[in-house]
Amino acid sequence: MSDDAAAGDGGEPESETVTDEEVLDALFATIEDRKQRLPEGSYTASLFTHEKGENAVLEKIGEEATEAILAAKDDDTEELTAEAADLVYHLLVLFAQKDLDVADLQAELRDRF
Ligand SMILES: N=c1c2ncn([C@@H]3O[C@H](COP(=O)(O)OP(=O)(O)OP(=O)(O)O)[C@@H](O)[C@H]3O)c2ncn1[C@@H]1O[C@H](COP(=O)(O)O)[C@@H](O)[C@H]1O
Repeated sequence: MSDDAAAGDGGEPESETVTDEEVLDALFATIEDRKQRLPEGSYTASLFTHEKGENAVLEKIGEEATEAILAAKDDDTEELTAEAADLVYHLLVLFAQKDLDVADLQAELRDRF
């Protein structure tokens, strides 16, 4: 978590108070904050302003998915977990770009139960 996020100055939750159960919502709130404020030095903000447009995040999703597959093939569970986290983060940035919400994903998954 960056200093910006840890300071909680953009209205997003503070990292030390976020539980495992809350982390997806907290991460998405941080992504929405970066989308609105576009703070300098924010990687997330750079994805919203990238010269490649939405291709920047789409390319990252492809890369992270490939890296997760390669980690799985190597039976490297630590690397697989890290790459899966990168993938989920970039998917949530894409959701924010498309004006979707993490609640849309949760509802879709719940409907399949
Ligand atoms: N969860 C993430 C997260 N996961 C991955 N990444 C970034 O995604 C990029 C992944 O790129 P790669 O794996 O290809 O690694 P790399 O070597 O940096 O590659 P390049 O970016 O140079 O292509 C890295 O720059 C990571 O820092 C993330 N960046 C931010 N977050 C969350 O977003 C919050 C806000 O971050 P900022 O927007 O930077 O303030 C953070 O506090 C985190 O909670």
